[in-house]
Amino acid sequence: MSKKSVCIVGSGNWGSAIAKILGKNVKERSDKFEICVKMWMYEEMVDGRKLTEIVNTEHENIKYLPGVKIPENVVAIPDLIKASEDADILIFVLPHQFVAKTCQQMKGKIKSSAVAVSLIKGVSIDDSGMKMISNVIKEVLGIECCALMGANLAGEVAQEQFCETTIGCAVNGTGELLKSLFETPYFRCSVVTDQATVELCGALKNIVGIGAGIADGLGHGDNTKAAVIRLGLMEMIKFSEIFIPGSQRSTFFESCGISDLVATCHGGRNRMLGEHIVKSDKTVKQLEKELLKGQSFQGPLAAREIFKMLKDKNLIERFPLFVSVHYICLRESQPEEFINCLRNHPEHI
Ligand SMILES: NC(=O)c1ccc[n+]([C@@H]2O[C@H](COP(=O)([O-])OP(=O)(O)OC[C@H]3O[C@@H](n4cnc5c(N)ncnc54)[C@H](O)[C@@H]3O)[C@@H](O)[C@H]2O)c1
Ligand SMILES: O=P(O)(O)OC[C@H](O)CO
Repeated sequence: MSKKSVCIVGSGNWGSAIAKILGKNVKERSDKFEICVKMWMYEEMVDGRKLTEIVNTEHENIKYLPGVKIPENVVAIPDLIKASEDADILIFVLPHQFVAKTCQQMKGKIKSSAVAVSLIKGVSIDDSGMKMISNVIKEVLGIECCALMGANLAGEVAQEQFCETTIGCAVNGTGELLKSLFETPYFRCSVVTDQATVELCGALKNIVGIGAGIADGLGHGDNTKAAVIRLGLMEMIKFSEIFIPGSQRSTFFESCGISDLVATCHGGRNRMLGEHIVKSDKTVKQLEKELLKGQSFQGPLAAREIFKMLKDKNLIERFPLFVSVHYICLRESQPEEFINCLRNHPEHI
C-alpha cells in the first residue's frame, strides 16, 4: 500500500493542536504516512510578519495556540491549492462559516481518490434544509468525508492531557485508517458508524455551552449547570430523533455526546460567551473580537441555524433552551429569562 499524504485545511486553535498530534504520529507511523504534513493557513500578518513564516521558522502558531511547539515536519502553506492538491487525507478544521467557500476553491483541484474528515462543529442550513458539514464537503468535492468530534478543548489536548474522541464513519475501513492517524496514548479514538449523530452533537453542544455560561453569569452554581446540561442533552436527543433518521441513542454516550457537552459547559469559549453576555451589554460580535482575538464562537451561528430549522417545522415550543439562547445572543431577550425557560421546560411536564 502506498504511503498516504496528509493536509490540514485550517490552522486556528484546534487546527494547530491537531497539527501537533499529526506531525508526531506520521513520523512514528512512516510506513503508512508521508512524513511531511501540509497545513493550509489563512494568511495574516502578526507583528508585521506573515503568520506562515512565523510557523515555519518558530514552529509555533503564536496567534492561535501560543506556547505550544508544532513539529517541524508540519509545513504552513498560504496557498490552498498547493497545500491540498496532492493530499490523500484532507483534514477540515475551520470555523464552519468558511467551509463552503474553501471547498469551492478546491473543487476539481484535489485527488479524486482523497478522503476527508471534518473536525468542524456546526451544520449548514440552506433552502433544502439542514446539511452536515461533512455532506457539504462531500457534495462540493465529490469525495468521502467522515467526522471526528469529542470533548477536546484544544489547549488541554495541546498540553497532552488525557481525553477521548469519536470518529464517525459510515464507510468500512476509513475509520480505522483515521484512528491510526490520530490516536495517541493521550488522545483515544473510538470509531462509530452513526456519523450524522456524531456531527450533530458537535454543533448542538455549543448552543448548550452558551446556556451554561448564562447560568454562570447570573451567579447560579453547579446544580443549575447540571440542569442546563441535562435539559440541553434532552433537546439534543429530541432534535436528532426528529431530524436524523436512524440516529442511535448510544452515540450520545460517546465522547462526542455527553462528554463534549460537559467539557464545553465548563471550559469552552461558548460558555465564556454566555457569561459575558450577562455581565456586559456588548453584542456577540464585539465580545468575539475582545475575548477571542481572531478565534471564533460557533454557538451563536449554530443557534441561529437551528432556530430557523425549528421555526420552519413549527417546533419552537419543544426546544425552549435552544430558542432562549438564540434570542439572548441576539439581545432580544434578557439573560434572566433563561432560568424561567429551565423552570418551565417541557421535560418537567
Ligand atoms: N478550539 C477548540 O478547542 C476546538 C476543539 C474541537 C473542535 N473545534 C472546532 O474546530 C473548528 C475550528 O475551530 P478552531 O478553534 O481551530 O478555529 P478558531 O476559532 O481558532 O478560528 C480562527 C481560524 O479561522 C481562520 N479564518 C479567519 N477567516 C477565515 C476565512 N475567511 N477563511 C478561512 N479561514 C479563516 C483563521 O485564520 C484561524 O485559523 C470549529 O468548528 C470548532 O468548533 C474547536
Ligand atoms: O471552546 P468551544 O466552546 O468552541 O468548545 C471547544 C470544543 O468544541 C470542546 O470540545
